[in-house]
Amino acid sequence: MSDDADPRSAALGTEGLSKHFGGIVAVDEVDLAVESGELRAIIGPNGAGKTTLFNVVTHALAPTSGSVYLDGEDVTDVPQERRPHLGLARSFQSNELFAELSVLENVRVIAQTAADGTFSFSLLGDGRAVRADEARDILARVGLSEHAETEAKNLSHGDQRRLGIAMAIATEPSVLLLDEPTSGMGPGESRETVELVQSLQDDLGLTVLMIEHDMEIVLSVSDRITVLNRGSVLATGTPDEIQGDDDVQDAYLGGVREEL
Ligand SMILES: Nc1ncnc2c1ncn2[C@@H]1O[C@H](COP(=O)(O)OP(=O)(O)OP(=O)(O)O)[C@@H](O)[C@H]1O
Repeated sequence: MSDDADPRSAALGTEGLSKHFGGIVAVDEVDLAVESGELRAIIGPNGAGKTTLFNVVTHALAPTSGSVYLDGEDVTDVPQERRPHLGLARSFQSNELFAELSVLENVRVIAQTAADGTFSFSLLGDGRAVRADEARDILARVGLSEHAETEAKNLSHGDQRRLGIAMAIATEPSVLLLDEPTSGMGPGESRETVELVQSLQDDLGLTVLMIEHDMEIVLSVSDRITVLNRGSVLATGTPDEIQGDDDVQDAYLGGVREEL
């Protein structure tokens, strides 16, 4: 089982994408073809290369070899800071939030920075009205309106994750990368976050690539799932296909069941 589509014409494609750390092959010749509007989960055991794959797709790390395509354009060598202008965004991590700024300001600053291409301190102080309505709309979409004036550092863990997604949305992406969006959340908060991701996919037509460990979530929300093992793609398919795949059962799902 593999991607049928051509990476070069997919919403997000990779071809022969590899990342080596000295002798460690963290990502090994990965081909992906994520179609427009698809929600694709990336799963695999610890150390399978999921985070490194994200890092080379966003160019947080330069790949050792291979190519990355966005809507048919080869963006392999486009630096990370230019990726938002191509329509690729990754949710901001808690340590990337402006801790002392309000939730609204965090989103507003990113929206304006994405529109202008550069960050300016004039956005604070007198520039506060700039893009405030847009930021409020985004906060309503992610369910953070009531915390608009709260400093980011005072948000709960789950709300900080939500703010990280809101900031990614503020760059108006067509492809959104989410790295374990429900990690550290209880069942109720996880469910809300999954519903948020689905609504972003449906309402904004986003293509979503999501690393997620919770198999119940993965099987219920994904259009397709790619299983990584030791840096390589073991299988790609629908949730039903992946559950029925013997290689996946042996390498991954079986292991998970034994652990439980
Ligand atoms: N900066 C680095 N330097 C050296 N080795 C690294 C580096 N980053 C990752 N690795 C190695 O690359 C391999 C893949 O790691 P990666 O973190 O991408 O896996 P993962 O699937 O995201 O794991 P997890 O589910 O535990 O987060 C591992 O063997 C890891 O030790």
